[in-house]
Amino acid sequence: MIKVGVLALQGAVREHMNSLEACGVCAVAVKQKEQLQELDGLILPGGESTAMRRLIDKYDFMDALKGFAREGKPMFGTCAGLILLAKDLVGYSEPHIGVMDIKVERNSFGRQVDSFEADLTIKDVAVSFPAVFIRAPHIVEAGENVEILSKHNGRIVAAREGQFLGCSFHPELTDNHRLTAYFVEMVKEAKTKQFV
Ligand SMILES: NC(=O)CC[C@H](N)C(=O)O
Repeated sequence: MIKVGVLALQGAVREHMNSLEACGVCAVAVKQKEQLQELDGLILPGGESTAMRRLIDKYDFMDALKGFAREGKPMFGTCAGLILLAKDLVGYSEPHIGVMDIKVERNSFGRQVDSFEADLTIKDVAVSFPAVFIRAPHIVEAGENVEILSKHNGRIVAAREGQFLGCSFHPELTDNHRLTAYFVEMVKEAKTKQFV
């Protein structure tokens, strides 16, 4: 059975696990770096990227996360998780994990709209997807191999680059599991390729 982890240092972990289980895969709350070895894919949840980074360093996760990416295993970053994946961050000289060829700006929908919901069209996923944005980042620039999956008011809010998937919003907070299911398909494809 496919096993997908959710980095469980901080943020919306349980909701992602429920969504993965609804997609018929085994969901693992990842609290120790050794657990990554047994996984086929990993979700980096929303929460607060600075706090999450501090915990990644405290529990010595960074090299293991970069190694996971190097092995070609799929990673899905949502909201703060998108910030962790980005190679470039507006206003920062260094990225966090820094594996996806995108430039991301934090808290970029303005303080006056801390959170909102929008119906999005997401390529290959849904024509009307209920997206919950909470102090959300957005993708300012995307490299040539990045496929833009969705925009909201002209801003890129979901994208894929090969094994990496990222979105600005929280797909786990409603009972629409289609974006999680899309990621699960990426994980299944990557796993099949390992054995051919
Ligand atoms: N809901 C979220 O994950 C918000 C992300 C948060 N604004 C950050 O910069 O980390």
